[in-house]
Amino acid sequence: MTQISVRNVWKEYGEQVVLEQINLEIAPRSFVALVGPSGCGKTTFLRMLLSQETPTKGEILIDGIPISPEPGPDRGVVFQRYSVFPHLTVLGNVLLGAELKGGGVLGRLFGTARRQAKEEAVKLLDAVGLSHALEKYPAQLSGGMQQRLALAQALIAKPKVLLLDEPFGALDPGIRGDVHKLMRQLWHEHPMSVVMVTHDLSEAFHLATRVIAFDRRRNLPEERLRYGASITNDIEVWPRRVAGNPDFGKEPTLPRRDDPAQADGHPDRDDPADAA
Ligand SMILES: Nc1ncnc2c1ncn2[C@@H]1O[C@H](COP(=O)(O)OP(=O)(O)OP(=O)(O)O)[C@@H](O)[C@H]1O
Repeated sequence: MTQISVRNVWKEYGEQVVLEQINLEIAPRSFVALVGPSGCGKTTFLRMLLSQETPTKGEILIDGIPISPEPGPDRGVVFQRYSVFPHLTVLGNVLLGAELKGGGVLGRLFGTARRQAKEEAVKLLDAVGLSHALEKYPAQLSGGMQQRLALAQALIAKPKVLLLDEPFGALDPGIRGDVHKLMRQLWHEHPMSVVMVTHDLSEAFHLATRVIAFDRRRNLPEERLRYGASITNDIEVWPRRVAGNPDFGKEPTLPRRDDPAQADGHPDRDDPADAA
């Protein structure tokens, strides 16, 4: 079964071929990590999945339907930085995520719909460990807390596909372990697929069900404009990870180190994968 189909996709900017002949079938509830050298087109590929860029050739389908030419609520996104709005509170940011999904005039929600969205936002913020920071502004949060907020903001729209562009790349290693754990939990609990760009191979294998490498098969200086990157490796991670594992999340929750209000400095000991 396929959720995302990428069919013979090429991307060129003027004379430069960035990606060529990309063919990919992604099953529902996958967690795909995209890796590859700098400049090989990983972000460009993600931006095409988001409809921020259009393929020069080929097509991309979700659930058998060509993706809409505009970014839609079926696809959420979190970037390395600046995914949240600095002038809105934590709660305001997540509510905006609900409003952007589309309710009423100019996306504003009113009455019962707003009350429900607020309840949902509070629940989601609790799930990502920010329930005590609802009225704070992003500048008052640590980097890890901001990324957890960005995840909550993306998830409130219930995307079918969550796109992540180096979401944890700017975090300190210890905090990154905490956020990895949260990310796995969110993937298990929310009925979505995840496509994540990362520079970090160990992060890719730590989180994903499948690791896909992009690279240029022809990379002589005189070939760099005319030949783009394509898929050079496609690895199913073993042991197989299956989304929705009912046992996941039953382990005790430890304080999060990126949150000054909760930190106690102890490393995560409840998840052997995080010790790696
Ligand atoms: N809007 C654009 N106009 C022209 N060229 C672009 C544009 N966006 C990206 N490129 C070019 O496409 C190539 C791939 O860029 P991209 O950012 O997708 O690579 P990447 O693999 O994500 O790199 P990194 O790992 O360093 O983030 C680069 O040569 C870049 O200069």
